[in-house]
Amino acid sequence: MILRLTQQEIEHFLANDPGVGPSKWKIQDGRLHISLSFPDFVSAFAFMTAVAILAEKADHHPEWSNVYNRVDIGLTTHDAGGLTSRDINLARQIARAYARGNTG
Ligand SMILES: C[C@H](O)[C@H](O)[C@H]1CNC2=NC(N)=NC(=O)C2=N1
Repeated sequence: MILRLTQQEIEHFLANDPGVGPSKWKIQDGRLHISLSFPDFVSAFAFMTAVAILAEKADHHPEWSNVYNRVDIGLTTHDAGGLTSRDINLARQIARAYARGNTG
């Protein structure tokens, strides 16, 4: 059983993480949350496809939604009932996938 992060660990992540492109992670409804914008639907969906592959490899899956060029992502660990290092690891992988999509 994976342990939940402490409040201090969550605050440390929020204060130090560079975020995803111009967007920052926030806490919303107990989840790590971020809203991302893309030039169009195709690039938003390409990003989601890349993240889906990473999430499946990590066996850790986002709660997310897409409307045209926007992707909203919530991260939490269902098995732990809160935030864990798995969420932080996936948040960092999401930032790298976003950077790859935007730099070629
Ligand atoms: C059996 C499987 O390993 C678990 O159900 C995984 C799948 N993906 C998951 N994703 C998330 N976000 N939280 C989990 O606790 C979780 N558990």
